[in-house]
Amino acid sequence: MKDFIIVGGGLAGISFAETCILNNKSFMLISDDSHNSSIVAAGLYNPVILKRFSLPQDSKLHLDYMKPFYKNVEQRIGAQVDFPLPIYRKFASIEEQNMWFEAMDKPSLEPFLSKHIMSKKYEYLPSPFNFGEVLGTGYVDTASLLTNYCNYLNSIGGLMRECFNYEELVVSDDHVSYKDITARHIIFAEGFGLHANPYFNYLPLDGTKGELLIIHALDLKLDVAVNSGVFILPLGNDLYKVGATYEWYDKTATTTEAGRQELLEKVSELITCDYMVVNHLAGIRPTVKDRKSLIGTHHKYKNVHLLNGLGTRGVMLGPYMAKLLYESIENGAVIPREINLNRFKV
Ligand SMILES: Cc1cc2nc3c(=O)[nH]c(=O)nc-3n(C[C@H](O)[C@H](O)[C@H](O)COP(=O)(O)OP(=O)(O)OC[C@H]3O[C@@H](n4cnc5c(N)ncnc54)[C@H](O)[C@@H]3O)c2cc1C
Repeated sequence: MKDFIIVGGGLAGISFAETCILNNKSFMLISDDSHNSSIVAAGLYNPVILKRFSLPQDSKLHLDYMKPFYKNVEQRIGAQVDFPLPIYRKFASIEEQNMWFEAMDKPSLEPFLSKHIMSKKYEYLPSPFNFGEVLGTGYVDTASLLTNYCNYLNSIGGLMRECFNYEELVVSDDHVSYKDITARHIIFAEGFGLHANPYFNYLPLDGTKGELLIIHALDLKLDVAVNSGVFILPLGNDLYKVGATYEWYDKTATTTEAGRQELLEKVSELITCDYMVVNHLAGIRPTVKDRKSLIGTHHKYKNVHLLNGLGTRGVMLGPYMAKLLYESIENGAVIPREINLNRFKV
């Protein structure tokens, strides 16, 4: 008998798999390619919400836990996935510069906002009011992470590539079974795919579609990520990710002309050199209306659990939410109410 079956191989599912490995627990991860939010993601991690100059609850905790977590993963899969990189906020006005200094006076934000206004000049990204640098930021190359991690799981016999058929799950008092696998517990981590899950589809996972572009801009020569309504993230070889859109009504993961146009307009406001679009991607972020994660145990079945609702911040939240869920299952630790799925009525 295994300790866990994990359904879903995005950031949530592999965070739980890694948590199992760190705790010497056995598991089988089952995933298909029906949802791709983690692969599409820009992978940026930034403790500060720049739009509001605020710090989401426990942001520092999530960041502090995330860094060694991905370091461990890198050693396991033999590839770098965490790329520390400054994020520069482009100031639109003197007022915004002043807001930066006001935000810096908040003790929680102070460690993350540079005290110095960055006056570095980028020829093709003009910024007359200069930049503010966020500290402790970077990006995780999520596509490389997922590919390499799944290859690793394959090599240890921990991965099944298939669409999980909920009708074949049998839940008993002290174990669950699926086809020829039995396990003490099952963790569902299907991202927006949750809607097909009969155990948890009553939960209000709205989903927010996002699109982004990959552009080639030979002359831009940007060595930091820049945030200015949209972000522009250097990937190397003069390639940049630009994004992202937020769309609340369309729940398809396909790219749209409207999304492309919105991004092109924003890029053209930001950079002045020539560029070429080389790719256009879309996915659905698993967001909840109250912007909190959704983790915990089924109200009726004590061995059926959920790890979802990572929203717009899966890179930072995945590892810590996996740890909280694991500790609740194995050690009876209490999951805080604001992220516990039991805050929603069945
Ligand atoms: C355009 C865009 C940009 C983003 N940028 C960032 C960013 O910069 N930083 C950041 O932190 N986050 C970002 N995000 C958000 C991030 O992608 C999500 O928070 C995160 O990927 C969610 O991970 P997940 O594992 O819950 O879901 P998913 O990545 O969707 O993974 C779910 C997995 O479960 C599988 N699955 C579902 N149903 C089944 C089934 N029945 N059987 C088998 N397998 C199943 C799916 O195929 C998939 O592999 C972005 C998202 C988008 C769309």
